[in-house]
Amino acid sequence: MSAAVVIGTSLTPLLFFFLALTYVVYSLTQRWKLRRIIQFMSQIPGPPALPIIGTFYIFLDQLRTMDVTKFLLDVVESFPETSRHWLNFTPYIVTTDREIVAALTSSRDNVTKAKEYESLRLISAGLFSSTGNLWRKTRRIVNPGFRTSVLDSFDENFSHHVQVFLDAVEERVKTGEEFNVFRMVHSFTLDAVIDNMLGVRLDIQKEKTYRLSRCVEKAVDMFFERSFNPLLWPDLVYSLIGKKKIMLEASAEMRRLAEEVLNERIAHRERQRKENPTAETPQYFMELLLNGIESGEVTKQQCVEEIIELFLAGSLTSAITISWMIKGAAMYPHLSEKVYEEVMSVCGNRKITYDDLSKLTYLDMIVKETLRHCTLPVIGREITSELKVNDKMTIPPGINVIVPLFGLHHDPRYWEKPNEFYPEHFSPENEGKRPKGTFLPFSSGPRNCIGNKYAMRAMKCLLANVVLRFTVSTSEPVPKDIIHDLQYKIVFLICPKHGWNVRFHNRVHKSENPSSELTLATPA
Ligand code: HEM
Repeated sequence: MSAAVVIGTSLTPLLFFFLALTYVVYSLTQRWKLRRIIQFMSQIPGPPALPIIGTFYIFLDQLRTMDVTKFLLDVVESFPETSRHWLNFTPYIVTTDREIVAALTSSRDNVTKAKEYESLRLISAGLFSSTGNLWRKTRRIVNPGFRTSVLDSFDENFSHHVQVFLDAVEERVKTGEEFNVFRMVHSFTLDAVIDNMLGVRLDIQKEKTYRLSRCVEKAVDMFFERSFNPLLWPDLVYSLIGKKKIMLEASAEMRRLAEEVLNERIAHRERQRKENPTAETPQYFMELLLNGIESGEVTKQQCVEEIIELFLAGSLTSAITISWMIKGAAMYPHLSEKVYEEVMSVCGNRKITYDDLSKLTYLDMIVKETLRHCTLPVIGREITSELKVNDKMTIPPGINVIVPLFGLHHDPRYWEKPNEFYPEHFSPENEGKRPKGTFLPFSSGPRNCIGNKYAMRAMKCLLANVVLRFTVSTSEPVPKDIIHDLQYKIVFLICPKHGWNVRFHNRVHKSENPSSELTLATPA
């Protein structure tokens, strides 16, 4: 036996002993530092925690197979209302307790997102993932851009982009093929959000290459894959397996476009000032950010981050919800007929107006029931200052609180038919009976979705127009139980793994034909 082997063999136990000792010392120090948290966590039920992987071994099978469906079902069916978890020495509470959720979402002090959001910063560091004073300042600056008066000024833009969408569907009717409608819908929501919020009409729907849509989806898909898999959290691992490079490539495309749009808007503002120095600046998203740049409150770099985040948060979410609804129209034709009847009774043979949208109450029920199912799976906050829930519970700083919206939205205590598509959940009578805080598709409180009203308008506007012009069918089987019979993935919201395959047909109208221009217009 060589000397090196002898030394190596005798060193191995020594090395092992040294590593074990280091872990014991580290572990004791952490336990001492976290003693208050450990004491608090010990009062909450949860699986036993092992060294290093903590309680995450219960998810290992789902992580290995990336079985999102099973993960979501576990949250709904196997967890108690509030459970505690550890990943090494990072503490988590997973809860759908309405009192905790209300205290958390309404807290003005606890606005820091949970650690899982950190990897989003590889793509962009805007409003969605930012925290502290930067978040407060940006939210204050852009808030006026989401007021009703500003949203009212988007009608002409919506009219244009809805019409382009309807024309594209018409093309598909001619071919008679069944196809995944998502890319077309996503290009619509991208076009609309870029035009309305950034003031640039790109008309990417007409390009048919769907490049931007693919980049946005890829980046967000990878962010969620990483968030749900702690094995991918260490930066070194993420780089070594090549995923970081792919994610950065996807975000580079968005960054390039964001910079182009920003420079174009700055130049446009300068030109306008020369031509008409007294003209008032409109209060939409981009203009508010440009004001921020001029006053020194926002840097150009920050502005780019906000634009990228708008591509992500402002387009994918609505696109996924609309795609679900179009697929729903195919799976439940009797429901889409009710929407059609309603739109006809409110608008008849004329263009749909903003005023009309608020009268489409059955469509509103359909949109909400869709949002109940295809929700953002979880929201999470890191507790940074004590959170008083009630006289018995105060959550200490340092804990990550995760709220599985999917669990809340499928809790049989609040939903008569939790696993079915049942718009009656949102009838005025049922809405009145349900306790507050059980339906949070846009979250709630100071960090709620800033684009919620915009999203509702965009989604209803497109849906009402589609239902008036077309009927939809699918060759895929209709699931009886939505959460057990479908395979899911997560791309911001919960999506079916195999997309939204549908076939469009021109609608045969029962009475008069609506005009071919059934898009949004300002009331006369
Ligand atoms: C169906 C459509 C949408 C859904 C379901 C949705 C859902 C949500 C949810 C649940 C949050 C809170 C996330 C959290 O706390 O972690 C959020 C935040 C946000 N959403 Fe939306 N969203 C939608 C559409 C939009 C649109 C159209 C825009 C922009 C035009 C937008 C922009 C944002 C932004 C910027 C935030 C971060 C707000 C902040 O932290 O201050 N969203 N969204």
